[in-house]
Amino acid sequence: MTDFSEWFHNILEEAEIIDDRYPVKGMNVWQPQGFKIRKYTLEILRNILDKTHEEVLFPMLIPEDELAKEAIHVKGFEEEVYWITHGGLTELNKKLALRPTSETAMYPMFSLWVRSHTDLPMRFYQIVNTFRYETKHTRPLIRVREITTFKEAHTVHATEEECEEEVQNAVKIYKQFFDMLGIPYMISKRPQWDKFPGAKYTVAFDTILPDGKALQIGTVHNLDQTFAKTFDITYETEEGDHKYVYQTCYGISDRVIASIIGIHGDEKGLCLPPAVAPYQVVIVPIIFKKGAEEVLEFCRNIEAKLKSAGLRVHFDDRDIRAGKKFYEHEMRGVPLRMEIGPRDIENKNAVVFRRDKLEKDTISIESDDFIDEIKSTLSNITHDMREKAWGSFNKHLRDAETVEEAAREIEKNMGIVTFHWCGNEACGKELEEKVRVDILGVRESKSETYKMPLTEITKEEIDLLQEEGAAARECINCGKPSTCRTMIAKTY
Ligand SMILES: Nc1ncnc2c1ncn2[C@@H]1O[C@H](COS(=O)(=O)NC(=O)[C@@H](N)CS)[C@@H](O)[C@H]1O
Ligand SMILES: [Mg+2]
Ligand SMILES: [Zn+2]
Repeated sequence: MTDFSEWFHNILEEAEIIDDRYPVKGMNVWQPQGFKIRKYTLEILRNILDKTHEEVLFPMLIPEDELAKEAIHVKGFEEEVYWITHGGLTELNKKLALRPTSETAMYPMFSLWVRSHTDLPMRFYQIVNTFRYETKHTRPLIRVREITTFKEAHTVHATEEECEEEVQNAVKIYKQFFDMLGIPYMISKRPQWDKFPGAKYTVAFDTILPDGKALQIGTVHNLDQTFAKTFDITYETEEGDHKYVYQTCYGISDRVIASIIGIHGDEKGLCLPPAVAPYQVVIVPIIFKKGAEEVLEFCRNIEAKLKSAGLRVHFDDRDIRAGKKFYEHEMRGVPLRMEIGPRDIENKNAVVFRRDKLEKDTISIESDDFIDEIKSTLSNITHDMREKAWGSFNKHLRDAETVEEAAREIEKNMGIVTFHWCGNEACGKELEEKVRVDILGVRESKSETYKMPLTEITKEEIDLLQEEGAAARECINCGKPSTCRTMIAKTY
């Protein structure tokens, strides 16, 4: 783990997650193991979103004139858009863009769909591939040119208040999603110069990878009425007049999988949260010449019981050394391993190995109670992995009282440094220059700093308010009164 980037690339290959030998830069192949982790991750996301959203699917190609309608938006993406110019040998009379994100694909249709206030609110999402001609150094899952797992939600509201409320609902959805994956995060409002093109403001989730660099893993944008005016999305009020709608959109990508791999992984390889593990339990028989058949038979029985209890179980009966199986399943991050040999059958026990703590324990398999024991061990693993990840995350967070201290902290330990700032763009840009890192944003949440995330989120928790008492402090760069606490970090 000393060289995280090398570790990350190696494990993607060794655990057969992604094959990055595909002959287009920034575009990679999901291999079966990786595809399963992605599938289970998306299952969790859909279960949350489907409570309040409708899943849809829009065309990938966007006519040039639609993309160009929203000037700030298209300006923000003009260097990243891939273009289609031909259909076979025929030159198209209108260039088509490969969607970099789908506002300009969806909103001309929303203009047709939204008629009356009774149609609102609308909440849609789609999980598609999007294309961005990233010019910075591409990296599998982290910075790709085909974003294969792009979940984009787009919501439509009658009032500004409801739109603000939706931003907080989206923050809550992302907190629940990342909490279930044990991924720690910092929530902040991006500075105006780093918000989504066309948005009024952007709230971002950043996590920190083992090398101390921050990774933006999700964003929520309040689009206000900008796109409504550009695409003429209006609704008839009860009184019969017409008003523009208010909108939000919020997205996450393959970076979620990168975070699961990078944050929970260790020297032995992957360490997967049970919720996304292709196999949650692997059974390894300890075979000797004598009684081999009996052991295999017994293991098959255990496998069947765990499977019928709804667990993803794999019985590894290959004729190779147990040690080799141990190495392989630990490298693939299987959360729990059961070892069963002749003596265990006699004593009606099984050895259980937890991948996250690398510890062995013995459980009785005398009665079927062992099934609940396995299930509760898996949920303990989920909890403990999340707690461990938050522990490392908190170590990467530090406060700084001066610019020098901020620069020194970043140089020495990377991570995220928070400090008081005046909020002025020129001062912020000067500060970024001085410490040569990006200003991530203004930490808005009033909640206690990064304590264990509550799965049940209180109102205060998502109540994005300016930090109280900041005005009593001075900006560490220009000395003017501080309006907020902000953060800097070396980012991906
Ligand atoms: N090149 C990329 N590779 C992987 N993930 C990316 C890439 N570019 C952006 N992302 C991820 O995608 C998320 C959403 O992208 S975005 O531009 O911020 N927002 C949107 O596109 C909005 N339409 C929200 S749906 C980002 O927060 C980031 O986590
Ligand atoms: Mg970008
Ligand atoms: Zn300042």
